Amino acid sequence: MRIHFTKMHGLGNDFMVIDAVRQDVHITSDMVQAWGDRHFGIGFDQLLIVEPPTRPEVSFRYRIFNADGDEVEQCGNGARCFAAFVAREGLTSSSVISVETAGGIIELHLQDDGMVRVNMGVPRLQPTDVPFKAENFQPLYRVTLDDDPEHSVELSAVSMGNPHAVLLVDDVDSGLVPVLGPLLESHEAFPARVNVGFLQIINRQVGRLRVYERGVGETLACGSGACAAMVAARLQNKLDTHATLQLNGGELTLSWAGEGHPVYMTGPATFVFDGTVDWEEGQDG
Ligand SMILES: N[C@H](CCC[C@H](N)C(=O)O)C(=O)O
Repeated sequence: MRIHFTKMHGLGNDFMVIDAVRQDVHITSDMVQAWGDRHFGIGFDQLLIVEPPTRPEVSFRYRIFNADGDEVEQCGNGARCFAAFVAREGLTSSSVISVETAGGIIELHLQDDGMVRVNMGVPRLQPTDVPFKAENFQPLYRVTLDDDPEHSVELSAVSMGNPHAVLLVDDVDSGLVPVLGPLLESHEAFPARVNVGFLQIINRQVGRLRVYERGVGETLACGSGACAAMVAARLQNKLDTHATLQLNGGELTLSWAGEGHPVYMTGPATFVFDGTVDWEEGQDG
């Protein structure tokens, strides 16, 4: 089977995008892991599959697979690339696109300046919705590491459809990310594992963010992570309603009017190349 794909990225968070509207593609975890390998495959953080809608109120369904092969609920940078992809491919003629993901329905707006503005939906803060093991919602939780009460961190737990832990830190380049990222990503307090964001507040309109992603490791940018960080910072009154988050791959602009309101994220989507890949049924990685 020869499959056509497009390589894209959102601020360096990179994707293999497959049109499963006009191609008959059935993705398996083995395919994702084989193609995601940066030496023996194509290489990506996530694989995005564009499918016909399963509900009348949306134009498409879009599925997201982490490089480790697991299907996940949401991908903000990927959503912007999805929108640019379906527009370039002529799969839509509208500049406003509603799409269904496993984490809920989001709405994308292709702007005249080439940026994509995404309504990422209303963040979910109840621990059971993240999911996170806590009795009830708090803006900040204390989580013990290595079962050592002396070794703990404070974090916020936010779902953007996918789970996020957000830590406010004094310096994102202080070496915490490679140490705490893996520890928290698979911490037993997060039954579905978790994306771990490290946010340094520069001022009330600017933050620096690094994200150690569930199933991938640290990426150059994370859109849903930026939304979760915005929510966590606003819950602690550290950022204003509109803010810019600086990630290693570039900047995203975020807006959140508070609980019960959606988070809006605006940023770029970049095409890199088009390609084809062959896969035989029964082939392993
Ligand atoms: N890079 C994506 C996040 C992917 C989330 C995935 N790592 C998960 O397990 O939820 C973004 O821009 O939102």
